[in-house]
Amino acid sequence: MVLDDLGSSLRGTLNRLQGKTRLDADDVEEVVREIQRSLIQADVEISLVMDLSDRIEDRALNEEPPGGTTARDFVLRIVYEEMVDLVGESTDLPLESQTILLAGLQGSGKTTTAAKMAWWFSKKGLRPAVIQTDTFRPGAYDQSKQMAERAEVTFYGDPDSDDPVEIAREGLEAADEAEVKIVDTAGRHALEDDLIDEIRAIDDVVQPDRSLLVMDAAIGQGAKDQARRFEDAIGIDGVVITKLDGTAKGGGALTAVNETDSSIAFLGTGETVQDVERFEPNGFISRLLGMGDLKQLAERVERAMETTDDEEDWDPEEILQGQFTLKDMRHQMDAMNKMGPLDQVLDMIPGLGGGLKDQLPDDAMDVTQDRMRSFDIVMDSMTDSELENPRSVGASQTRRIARGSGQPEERVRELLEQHRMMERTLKQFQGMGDADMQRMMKRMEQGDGGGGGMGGMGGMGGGGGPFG
Ligand SMILES: Nc1nc2c(ncn2[C@@H]2O[C@H](COP(=O)(O)OP(=O)(O)OP(=O)(O)O)[C@@H](O)[C@H]2O)c(=O)[nH]1
Repeated sequence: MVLDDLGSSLRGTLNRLQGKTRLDADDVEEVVREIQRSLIQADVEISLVMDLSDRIEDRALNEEPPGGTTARDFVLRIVYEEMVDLVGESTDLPLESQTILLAGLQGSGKTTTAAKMAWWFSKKGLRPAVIQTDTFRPGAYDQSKQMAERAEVTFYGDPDSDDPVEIAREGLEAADEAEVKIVDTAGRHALEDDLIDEIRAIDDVVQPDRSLLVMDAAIGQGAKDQARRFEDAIGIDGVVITKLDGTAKGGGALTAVNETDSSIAFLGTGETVQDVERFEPNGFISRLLGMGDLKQLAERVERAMETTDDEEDWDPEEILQGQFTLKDMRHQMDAMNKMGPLDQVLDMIPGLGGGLKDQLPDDAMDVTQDRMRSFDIVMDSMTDSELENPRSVGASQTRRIARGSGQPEERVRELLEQHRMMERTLKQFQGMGDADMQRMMKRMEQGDGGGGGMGGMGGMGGGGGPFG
């Protein structure tokens, strides 16, 4: 994730402030130095870094900390607010009919982004279409068509044409029914005049409501020139940063935002159509600083539940009434899987970002995911009545299930134990009144900026959820 390093290094510095009530100049300098180091490493332009650190320093030394706050919380709050200010608001994209033009260099991720955005708008209840005008790269048409199919959205392209402007014109007509029309364009290896001429001509025909510049997070300082050329040619309203899953950088995109006086619209975090997030400054910076991002997490859970809800045998009502079977547990595991890689999910949980997760060995997440997979295999060898009533599984059934699934008996016992722990955790939730629940959510939201946030997770993680 972008600037990943900042979260952990800053947490180390901040933790040294624990117990202090006032900041001195040395403390502030140390924090500011840490921020500068991380941002420069992440390719953020020096002038932006300097402006930011001046502001943090000035506020930390001159503002009066509100009564009762610790030095650590005070400086964290300032860093948070200034970083949110640095990344800016997200690009305004109302949920209504509109035409969006995507621009960027070859390989930046435009085609993938077009399908991802179409998928995202479709989940918001709008009818999107992808119009593919890339006649430059062989294979762009097929790739785009396949991805649009995966996103289940309308697609228009013409593999036999070599006139992108004409394709755009025809595509807009053909996709007349669609509410959000996303026009993908060709890239080039580098900034070339013919690329700029082509995008200008397409822009003239498409007359987009919004033009987004798609950039690879690893772009670095080259971002500035690129952003300027596209801005001068068609005017850029927002930036999409792609491949954030593969780099700890991403600062170049901030330079582009600054250069085009625009904002960040979406983040790309993987190769499938679902690996997209609407940029949301508060959540993004909270996550960066290890405060977690509850909103993203909630959205992922909601999405995962959507795809799980319509399956048979799954009755959340029954679970709330106290019947939690292995079938329910399997559904929960499926839902977890659909939320994405566990380490990404864990990043969004307040406190876990910097606390527990950093202490886990690198392969801990894989082990957990492997365990979930082996549980799935074990459950395939259980009868319906055993799945409905796991407490009935005794020693002889355990032997049979182990043999049938090719898993050690130990794994069967682990599964049963995991089920018992989850059942116990659910019972705690059932005993919770609304007020308790709200109190717990509040504690999770506050997240305590790092280590202390785990307290709020006690009810969920402590009971032994599928995190293992
Ligand atoms: N890991 C990762 N890969 C991505 C992401 N977005 C795009 N990619 C990959 O990056 C490569 C290039 O993406 P494309 O969408 O084809 O790029 P493009 O800008 O359309 O390229 P041209 O059509 O040639 O201009 C593909 O292999 C994508 O799968 C992302 O967010 N994460």
